[in-house]
Amino acid sequence: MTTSADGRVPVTVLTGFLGSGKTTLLNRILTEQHGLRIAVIENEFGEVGIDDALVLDAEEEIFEMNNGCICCTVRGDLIRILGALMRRRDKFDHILIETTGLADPAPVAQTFFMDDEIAAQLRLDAIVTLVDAAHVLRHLDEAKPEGVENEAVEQIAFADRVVLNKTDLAGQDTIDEVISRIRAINAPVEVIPARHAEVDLARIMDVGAFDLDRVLRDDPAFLTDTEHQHDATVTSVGIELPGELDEERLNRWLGELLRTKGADIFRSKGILAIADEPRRYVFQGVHMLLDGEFGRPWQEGEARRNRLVFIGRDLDRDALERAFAGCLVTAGAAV
Ligand SMILES: Nc1nc2c(ncn2[C@@H]2O[C@H](COP(=O)(O)OP(=O)(O)OP(=O)(O)O)[C@@H](O)[C@H]2O)c(=O)[nH]1
Repeated sequence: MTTSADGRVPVTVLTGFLGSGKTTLLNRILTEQHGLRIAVIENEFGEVGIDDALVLDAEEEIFEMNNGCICCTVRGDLIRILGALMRRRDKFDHILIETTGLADPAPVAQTFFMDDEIAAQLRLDAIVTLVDAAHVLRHLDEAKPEGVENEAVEQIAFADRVVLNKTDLAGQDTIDEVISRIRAINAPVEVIPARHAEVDLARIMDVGAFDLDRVLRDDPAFLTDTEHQHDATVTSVGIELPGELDEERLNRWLGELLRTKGADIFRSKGILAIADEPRRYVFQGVHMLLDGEFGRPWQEGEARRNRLVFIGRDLDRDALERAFAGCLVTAGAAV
C-alpha cells in the first residue's frame, strides 16, 4: 500500500549496527533524484554529535535527537517530532528515521501502533537494516550479560529488508556465512547485497513491507513489552578540543590505537583541524579499518574545533584524552 492508497505518510526506519553504513545510505537517499520530499529524523549515540556534519547538505529537513537512545530515553522526543511533522504534513512525502547503531528497532516500531494519532497519519513502511558484511559476525556472536539483548540480532530479526553492505570488504565465504546467519534469524527477509549502500531505492522505500501480523506471530508481546535493557558495557568517549593537530602524529596515534584496540573500539569518527590546512579533516573508523579525508573548508568565522568520538567497550577516557591532546601542535592552544 502506498501513501496515495491509504493517505498516510510512509515512514522508513533505517537501522543497523555501529558503522554499518546508515549515514552512507541516508546520503544516497537525500541526493538521488526521486522527486520525494523527505523529512529526516536522526538519532546518534555518542557524547559528541558528529553525524550532523557527515550528512550532506540537502534541502530536506533534518531533526536531530541526541542525548540518548531513540529506543529508550528519547522516545518522547520522537513522538514530539513526529507530532510536529504531522502538523505540516503537506510539506513532505516520506519520513526517514535513522536510529543509533545500538538501538533496538522494536520500540521505535511500536511507536507507530501505540499512539492513535500517529497511527492514523503515519504508516511504518519498512524497517531497513544495514549489515556490515565484514564485521557483523563478531557482533552476532558476542556473549551478553543475562537479560541484555544482542542489538545486532534484534536489528536483523526486525528487518523487513536487509542491505548487506560492505561486500567489497568480505570474501565470498564470509558473505555466504553472513547470509545463512541472517536467514537463521529472519528466514523470509529480502537480502540486498551492496557496496557503499548502493541500492535501488525502489527496493527499500515505499515497499509496504512492515507486517504487524508477522511480527506478532514471532513476538506476541511486541505491542505490550516495552522493557528492554541495553548493554551498559558499551559506552562512548567524546572529545572536544580547540587547537591544531600535527597530521603525522595524529595518523600515527590513530593507526596504532585502532590496530591494538580496534577489537573493542567498535566505532570512531571525528572532524578535526589539521595545522596549516584550510579544509576539515573527517575520519571514520569501524573496528580496525580507518578512513580519513579532507572535507569542506572551515568557514570564515567558524572555530577550528576538533570533535571526535569513540564508541566501544572498556574505553580508557583519560588515556584517549591525553593521547589526543598530545597530537596538538600547541597543546590546547586557543584559536
Ligand atoms: N569499504 C566500504 N566502506 C563503506 C561501505 N559503506 C560505508 N562505508 C564506510 O564505512 C564507514 C561507516 O559508514 P556510515 O555510513 O557512517 O555508518 P553508520 O552506520 O551511519 O555509522 P554510525 O551511525 O556511527 O553507527 C564510513 O567510513 C563509510 O564511508 C562499503 O560498502 N564499503
